[in-house]
Amino acid sequence: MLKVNHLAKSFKSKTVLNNVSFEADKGQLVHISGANGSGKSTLFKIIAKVLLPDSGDVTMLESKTIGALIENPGFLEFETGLVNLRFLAKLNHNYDEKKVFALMEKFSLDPNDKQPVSKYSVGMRQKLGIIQAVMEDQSIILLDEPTRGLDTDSIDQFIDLLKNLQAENKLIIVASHDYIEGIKYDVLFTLKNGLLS
Ligand SMILES: Nc1ncnc2c1ncn2[C@@H]1O[C@H](COP(=O)(O)OP(=O)(O)OP(=O)(O)O)[C@@H](O)[C@H]1O
Repeated sequence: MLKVNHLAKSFKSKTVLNNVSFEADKGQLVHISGANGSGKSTLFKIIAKVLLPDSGDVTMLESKTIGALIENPGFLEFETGLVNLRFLAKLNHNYDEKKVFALMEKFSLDPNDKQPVSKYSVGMRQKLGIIQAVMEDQSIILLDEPTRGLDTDSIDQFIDLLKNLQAENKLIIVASHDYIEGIKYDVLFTLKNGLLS
């Protein structure tokens, strides 16, 4: 479903990805571990097509859509969480209010909360970021450090969400520098010195 072929990327003289290749299929939960600065976000940006590689390419089955949480997601700061999610999904004409309400409630975010996102805590923003990555029924989901800022209850909800997504045959790729207790991955990769092994 997803094929990453010999990706290389440098910023000025700094080589971040050297020759990265892997394949992953629907229904798989994949983990990419790597130290800070090892290139996890860079790899995700190239897969999500917001950054071009210097060489190599990414191929995926046609009709597959990508949802992604990469670094700190940007939101409309003076709008509420619900307005932000509605805005993002409406860009693709893919807004499902019932689904968005259910996801917000799953993560203990009140869809009727009137406070703007600028007042959100780090964890609340992170939860909104996770929701936007999955709310449009995307078939490939990239989650960069998804549990950053989440409390233990929210981590449990996140693990439960991963199980549901896997049951729906999504391909989920999680990148994190540490091991997240309770997640059962199908495939484990490590990104180091520009190489994935
Ligand atoms: N746009 C850019 N311009 C210059 N250097 C960049 C750029 N984006 C990333 N880098 C550099 O590339 C390297 C890899 O960064 P990246 O964010 O991909 O790592 P990461 O594994 O996601 O790190 P972290 O775990 O800290 O989020 C870092 O040294 C970073 O400074």
